[in-house]
Amino acid sequence: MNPTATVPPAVGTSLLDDFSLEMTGKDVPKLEEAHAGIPRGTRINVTFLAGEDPGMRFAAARAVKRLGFVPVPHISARRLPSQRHLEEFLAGLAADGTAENVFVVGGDPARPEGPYEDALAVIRTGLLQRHGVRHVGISGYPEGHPAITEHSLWSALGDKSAVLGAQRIAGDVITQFGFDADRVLGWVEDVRARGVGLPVRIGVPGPAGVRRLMTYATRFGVGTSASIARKYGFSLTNLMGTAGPDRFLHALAQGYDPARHGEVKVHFYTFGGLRATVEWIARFRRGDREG
Ligand SMILES: NC(=O)C1=CN([C@@H]2O[C@H](COP(=O)(O)OP(=O)(O)OC[C@H]3O[C@@H](n4cnc5c(N)ncnc54)[C@H](O)[C@@H]3O)[C@@H](O)[C@H]2O)C=CC1
Ligand SMILES: Nc1nc(=O)c2c([nH]1)NC[C@@H]1CN(c3ccc(C(=O)N[C@@H](CCC(=O)O)C(=O)O)cc3)CN21
Repeated sequence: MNPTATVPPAVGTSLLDDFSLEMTGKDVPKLEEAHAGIPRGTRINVTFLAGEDPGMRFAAARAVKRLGFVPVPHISARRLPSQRHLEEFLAGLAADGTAENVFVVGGDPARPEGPYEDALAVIRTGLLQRHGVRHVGISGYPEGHPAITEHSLWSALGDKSAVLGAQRIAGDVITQFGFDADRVLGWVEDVRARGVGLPVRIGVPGPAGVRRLMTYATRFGVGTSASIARKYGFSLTNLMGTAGPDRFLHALAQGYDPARHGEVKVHFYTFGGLRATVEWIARFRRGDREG
């Protein structure tokens, strides 16, 4: 064996164990195709996209559960027209046995469609526990957010973490996808410095076409400078290519120090490519083991 640093550190053991996935309500047939390749008990988030109705979200969460995984349905505070909608959504999940884990996010609308201004307002209602929620995911933004100040992001994170703690609800932080592993690790250190000890799931895109990655990055205000893109493994001039998070995850593994960063895992945004993501993860882990 060559003991030099040219061999990337194995990501296999800690970082990729217990990875989580994200799908939409429309992805149920894809999950059915891909399920054999996903470890049982994997947490699978069901995104709250505009234009999907509660029925689709319930069905997706049920499918996740039926196939042996842990459904994590999303609740978008600003997209809730009323308290009744929130109650009915939670009651529907509870009736299906899929309410135990949820992810609560503010949501993209510039103005709330109903009574909930942000994720904290939903958490504060107390309705989550009343419907059997025991674990709440909240969002994190290692690269900031185009419409929310750093100050608001940090105080929201601190408040949500404190209120969940007071409610004795477990939680984790799932980050917006990004392309800059060093920036992500620096941000996780800041999270710890601010006294937030929740496990952090680092959001990464599954393998996808460069054009699609760029489109989503632009839409969600994620930075893609040429140098970061190159480090990640895609060229902004080759929009026809495909890029996976190989280099990103190796860089993350290289910089990850449990003593400084606490509990860190990986969350894959599959963007319509559930099966490609699952196959990519299996290949990547095999490659890692075989070194
Ligand atoms: N990370 C993800 O996977 C997803 C993120 N989002 C994003 O979530 C953002 C905020 O959600 P959280 O991080 O849970 O923050 P949050 O709900 O904890 O709110 C933090 C602060 O930002 C403000 N805020 C929330 N949504 C906003 C918006 N759309 N525009 C302007 N200000 C807003 C709130 O009033 C509050 O002061 C949304 O704007 C959206 O971009 C939406 C869906 C998925
Ligand atoms: N600010 C913000 N808002 C979001 O809505 C959001 C984020 N950030 N970060 C990433 C997650 C994941 N998101 C998505 C968005 C699209 C698909 C998706 O599967 N899109 C389909 C097309 C869907 C359609 O037909 O409209 C695709 O095949 O790409 C999945 C996850 C949205 N999410």
